[in-house]
Amino acid sequence: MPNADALAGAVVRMTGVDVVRGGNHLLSGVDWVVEEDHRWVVLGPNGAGKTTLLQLAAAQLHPTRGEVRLLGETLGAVDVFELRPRIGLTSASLAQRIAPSEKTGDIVVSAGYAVVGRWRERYDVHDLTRAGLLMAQWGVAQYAHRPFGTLSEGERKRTQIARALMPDPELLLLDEPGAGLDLGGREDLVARLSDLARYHYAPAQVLVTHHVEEIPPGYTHALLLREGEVVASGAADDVLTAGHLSDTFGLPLELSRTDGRFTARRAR
Ligand SMILES: Nc1ncnc2c1ncn2[C@@H]1O[C@H](COP(=O)(O)OP(=O)(O)OP(=O)(O)O)[C@@H](O)[C@H]1O
Repeated sequence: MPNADALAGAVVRMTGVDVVRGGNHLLSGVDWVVEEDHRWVVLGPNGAGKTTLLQLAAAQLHPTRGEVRLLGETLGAVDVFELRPRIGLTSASLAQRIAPSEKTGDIVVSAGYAVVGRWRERYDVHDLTRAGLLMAQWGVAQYAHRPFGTLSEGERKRTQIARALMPDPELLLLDEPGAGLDLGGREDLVARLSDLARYHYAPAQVLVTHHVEEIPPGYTHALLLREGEVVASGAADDVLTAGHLSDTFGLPLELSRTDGRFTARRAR
């Protein structure tokens, strides 16, 4: 029978969460609810705790204190190996684990089998069709037979997202997908992520970034982190202000918004 969180549509529910490592508070007192139609951006300076927060949401890490509920299950009381296939994650550290010689198409189609790039004797037609569609959607279909290591940074990022979407996850976590992209690559990615954000049947999404320029139009919520603490959290329109961003990054900032896109610079 579905439990209360599943019925209420809460995909992530964190209550009073601390993560402490070696005496350092990586996260302190985090309360956060992501519902299935939410698209969150998590912003903060280097070392703020963004990746730590995403690792909790990916069931890769347990809190030191507090409660983390994912897809209606409580971390610590659920087999994380059952939970993880329901959560899509992309990050630089995951990308580093992909062998450069693996074929791009194999990397995407093998996601449903929780292996990277291993070519099984047979994938069913449904898997191959879905992988082909996702690769077309993310602009990498033409590289299906190319080794991953020969792709540009932008093509690799888009391949990773197609792979993360392959098992039809209920939650998609994107850790700095715009890092290392040139202007064209960033703009292409932001446009595709904006389309995904607006697609009604897409999973709940959480995107970590350092830069307001990378926030895709259509993202509904924002969480600002500084030194492991939440500076502001809630509807994007309320949270993404010059004042909150100045507090988060520790310098006076001006923020402007045009057609749903943000730019920030130091206040004069
Ligand atoms: N195992 C650990 N033991 C002690 N400190 C740690 C550990 N792992 C991470 N940290 C520290 O916790 C802080 C938060 O790290 P985290 O990677 O979550 O930040 P971040 O906001 O993602 O940073 P960045 O933007 O630079 O990627 C950093 O200061 C980091 O050095």
